[in-house]
Amino acid sequence: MARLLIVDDDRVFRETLVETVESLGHEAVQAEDGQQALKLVAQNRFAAVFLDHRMPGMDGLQTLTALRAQVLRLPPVIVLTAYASSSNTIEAMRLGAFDHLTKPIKRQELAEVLVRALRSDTSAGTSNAPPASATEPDNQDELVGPSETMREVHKRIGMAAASSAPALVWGETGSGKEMVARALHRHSARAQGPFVAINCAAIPQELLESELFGHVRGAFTGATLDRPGCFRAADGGVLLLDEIGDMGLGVQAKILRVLQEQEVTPVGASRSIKVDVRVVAATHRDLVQAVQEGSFREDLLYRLNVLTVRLPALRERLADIIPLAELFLRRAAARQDAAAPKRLSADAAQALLRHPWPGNVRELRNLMERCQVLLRHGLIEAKDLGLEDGSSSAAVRGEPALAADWLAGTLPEAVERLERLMIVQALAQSQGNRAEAARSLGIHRQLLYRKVAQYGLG
Ligand SMILES: Nc1ncnc2c1ncn2[C@@H]1O[C@H](COP(=O)(O)OP(=O)(O)OP(=O)(O)O)[C@@H](O)[C@H]1O
Repeated sequence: MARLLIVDDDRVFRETLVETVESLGHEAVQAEDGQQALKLVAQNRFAAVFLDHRMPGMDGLQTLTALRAQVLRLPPVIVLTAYASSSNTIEAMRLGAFDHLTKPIKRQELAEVLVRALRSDTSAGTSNAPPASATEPDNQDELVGPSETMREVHKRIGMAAASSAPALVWGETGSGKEMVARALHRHSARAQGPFVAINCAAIPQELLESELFGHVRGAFTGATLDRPGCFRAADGGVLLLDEIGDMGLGVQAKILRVLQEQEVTPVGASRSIKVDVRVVAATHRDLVQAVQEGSFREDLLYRLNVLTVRLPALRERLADIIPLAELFLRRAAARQDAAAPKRLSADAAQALLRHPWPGNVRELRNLMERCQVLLRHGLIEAKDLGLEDGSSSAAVRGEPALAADWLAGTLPEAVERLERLMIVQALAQSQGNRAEAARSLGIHRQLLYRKVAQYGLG
């Protein structure tokens, strides 16, 4: 039998929880607010604490911070909330919560978390509370996703945010890796420092080194000025090395050195410069396989693999699809100045749930934006999406309806229309794989990246 503390301002919920805990053979002590919890924890030893997130006065996270400051060996704290968001989950985990659960809590769920908490030897870490993060994220940055898998991602971000070790975010194209890296930055002690992102696949390898480490004037033809490079631009903050799996072996060796020594040598310089950067690497490639194939350094993988966040593909988190679709419709409507967001009919929602989303959240965002802007009616039907047979309506594909529309305007405008359409189709055929799309279009991948950005398809 273990002695547990239950902190919640809602008497009915508290007493129900006490009953369940007692029926599982444990003893429960109650507190109705954070202050009372602090007193009880100072005077008693508890095996675990259940802490409500939303309470008047000191809320759950403030209570958790105060508990950590007050108690040297804090028992596992399980934060409970009726309103889970990515930011409150990440914050709770960052502050050292053992777990973060959503109300109502089933008996089975409670029994499981208790077994894990009582078995854990963490005593919730040390008395050194990590510094509070600078700001609450604004809505644009909110990692939306009520699915259980996404909630696990929020928890991992929270745990990884408390450290300064390199982190590796793995997920398919468009699944939200950059958003995760931004969340790691925003919720960390480096939130006040810069966040710099570089896409290693979009830059020719011969230029990548100077982009990353900078160069001195005269280092090579065209280097007319000193350039600091991304590592120095990210000093005191976070550097996202996106698509690190596409980085050449030569640059990989140099990245490894920076991670080991925390210093960079600009191209053409004789001396190195100290930097304080947390590196977050992201990739859609299987780096273990890349190591086996000899295209990725094993020692770099070990170095980056300290904290890994695996971001599941959108088709693996069905519960996120409709909330994300509605979010993107609302955002697109807000950009249209007060236009009402379009609504999804039941069959459109079904079609969204059935689609495999090879381009993940980005593909969903693009489709919803096009629906919001291009459809003339307020209710989106499945046929407007054209996901089942790949034949979305011309309006949603962004194609002019009539030949006259294709030929309208100047020659450069008409060429742009055609170029955009060919890129959209190549990306759809390659299921979002840009290297393959570039090949089928007969252009360099870097040019495709530029065009994708130019036409807002990224
Ligand atoms: N959970 C989420 N909540 C809200 N928006 C999201 C979420 N995940 C992704 N997005 C949106 O989807 C788009 C793609 O996300 P992001 O750029 O982070 O993906 P990525 O995995 O880094 O892509 P790439 O593989 O091309 O580098 C962005 O517009 C981002 O705002």
